[in-house]
Amino acid sequence: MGVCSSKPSTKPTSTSPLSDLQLNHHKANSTPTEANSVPAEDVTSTAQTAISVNGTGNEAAENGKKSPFFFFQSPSPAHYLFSKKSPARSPANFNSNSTPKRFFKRPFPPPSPAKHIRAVLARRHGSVKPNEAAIPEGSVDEEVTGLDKSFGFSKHFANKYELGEEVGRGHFGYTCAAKIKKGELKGQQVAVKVIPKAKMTTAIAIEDVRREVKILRALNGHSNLIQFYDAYEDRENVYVVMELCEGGELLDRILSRGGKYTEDDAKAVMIQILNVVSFCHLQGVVHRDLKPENFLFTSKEETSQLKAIDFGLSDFVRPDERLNDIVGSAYYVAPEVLHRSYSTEADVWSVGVIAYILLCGSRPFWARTESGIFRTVLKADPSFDEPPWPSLSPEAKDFVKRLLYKDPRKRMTAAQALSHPWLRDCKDVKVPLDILIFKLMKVYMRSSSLRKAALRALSKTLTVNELHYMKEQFALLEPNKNGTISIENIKAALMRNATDAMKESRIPDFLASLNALQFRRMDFEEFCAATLSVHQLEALDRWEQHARCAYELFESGGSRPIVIEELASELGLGPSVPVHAVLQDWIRHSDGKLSFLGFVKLLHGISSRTIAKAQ
Ligand SMILES: Nc1ncnc2c1ncn2[C@@H]1O[C@H](COP(=O)(O)OP(=O)(O)OP(=O)(O)O)[C@@H](O)[C@H]1O
Ligand SMILES: [Ca+2]
Ligand SMILES: [Ca+2]
Repeated sequence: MGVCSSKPSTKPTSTSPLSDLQLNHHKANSTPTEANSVPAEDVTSTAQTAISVNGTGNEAAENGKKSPFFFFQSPSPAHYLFSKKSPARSPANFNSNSTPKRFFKRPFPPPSPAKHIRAVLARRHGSVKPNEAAIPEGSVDEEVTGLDKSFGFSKHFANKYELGEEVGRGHFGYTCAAKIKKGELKGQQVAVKVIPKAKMTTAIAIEDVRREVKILRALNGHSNLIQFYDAYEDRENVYVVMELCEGGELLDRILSRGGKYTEDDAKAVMIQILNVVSFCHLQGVVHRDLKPENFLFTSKEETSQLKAIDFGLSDFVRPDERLNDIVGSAYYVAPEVLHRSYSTEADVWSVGVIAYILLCGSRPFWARTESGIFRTVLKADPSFDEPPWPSLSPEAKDFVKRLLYKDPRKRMTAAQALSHPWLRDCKDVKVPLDILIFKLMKVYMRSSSLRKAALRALSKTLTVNELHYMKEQFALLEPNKNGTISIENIKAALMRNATDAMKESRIPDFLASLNALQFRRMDFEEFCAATLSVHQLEALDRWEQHARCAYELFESGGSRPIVIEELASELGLGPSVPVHAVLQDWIRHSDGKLSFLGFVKLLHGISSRTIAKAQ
């Protein structure tokens, strides 16, 4: 293993243990004296989870859904709350099929609908309990002072649509089927998410709805993203009209399969998820609530297309920006979100959690309480030792591991995931442009010539797999006949993929930071040096080999003695930096040339952390 590799450990972990989930599943029958009974707080939360997967065994049978392992099938996590047919499950009305204090051998613990992190709810509703990371702006008091709940949407919803039956429900709204009343499309079915204004009790909650509609409107047109038609409002509600998906949630399909997907079936799902996630990221939109409940199938067919929904927690993010509000659903939340400094990589983590569940049927990070889940997300490595992992392909494991690296800089991007050996040869894969390329290029353009030389040496050690991704990205920029690209190629490629969202996320401003490329072109060799991610390579087992080999190439390419002051000025260190303390290890004392350590540090570039460490 390389010096800096972050290979996940193989110790048993917090993967949802079967017994825990069985307890979870049967807790309504369990007594507090059971060996693994849970604390009061947890009983509430797990009970909610159990009742959320609504209905009784009989209902599932009535619905004609076959499930060998579960008697719950839910079109909507909280449907039970409102459905007249399905009373909430409680000890009193809990299905009598279940056997108290007995564990069934089930291959798959239900992932169950994920609840939002409590801080999200606090943020929306302004109810802040101690130790919840809520954002206090927009308190309930504002209701008294009067919140502006007008959105500027059309007021004629009732003229155009006839609401039908409810098809799903979430925390913030309910979704109904509806029919277009008149015009060319008369009779066409649509879905309408109804968001009651009464639930918008804070300025943030209102802003979230505004942004949800804005993002849906801006991103419209991707084949794996729910098609948005229009938004309306009246005194009571906001109505978001969109295409109707009749195939149910991905969560329901996972449950009805009893957990595991074959690798091929999982690939088909992952490709569609990654398509839409990479598209959002290129547009500068981070979804922040990716989970199987938020992907719907358009029809009941096995091969039906998958659509991302629910942009209620989504936001625009500039390429250089870090977000800091804790939002999402606990099982799917990335460690850096909990550390309050994140960007689009956080979505990729959630996709990794979904991939893990699809392939093995268990949640990678599981505990009975929210804080317990957070702890495992931050500290534990998911297990790849238990069945079925040993029988899955090494590519599948590597794929999931690389989506679940705790360090977001080491994690694959969604576009890279589509170029991963596990997926790249599938017939429907079309790798999209990766915004990471431009972020890395920007840093490269601002680097010293010494660092550029080091990166060039490292790029010569790239393997076929890594080069595959770079070749695809380079080709997407449409190099000229000489095999070079210019800033114009980059602009044109981005424009080809642009939606209105790019304006909000300031992608055009970001392009200006690449203006050093204005008067020259870049060939593939330099492109590799410019766009390789040192952090990602560092995560590989063979990193040390890469680095050693690159160092040799660097030395043989004419490394020369260098004095500390010169190095400091190359790195752009200001006079306030104690350069001798910071850089002394970077230079080999025998001949004054860059040491291996210095070389590796140079690859990373100088950061305030490097300086702080040396002081
Ligand atoms: N276009 C659609 N077609 C069919 N069903 C839909 C559609 N949009 C939403 N639903 C159903 O309604 C449910 C709730 O929708 P959505 O997730 O957008 O609401 P929410 O209130 O934001 O939920 P959450 O509590 O997850 O934040 C979905 O899980 C799904 O079952
Ligand atoms: Ca949802
Ligand atoms: Ca939502």
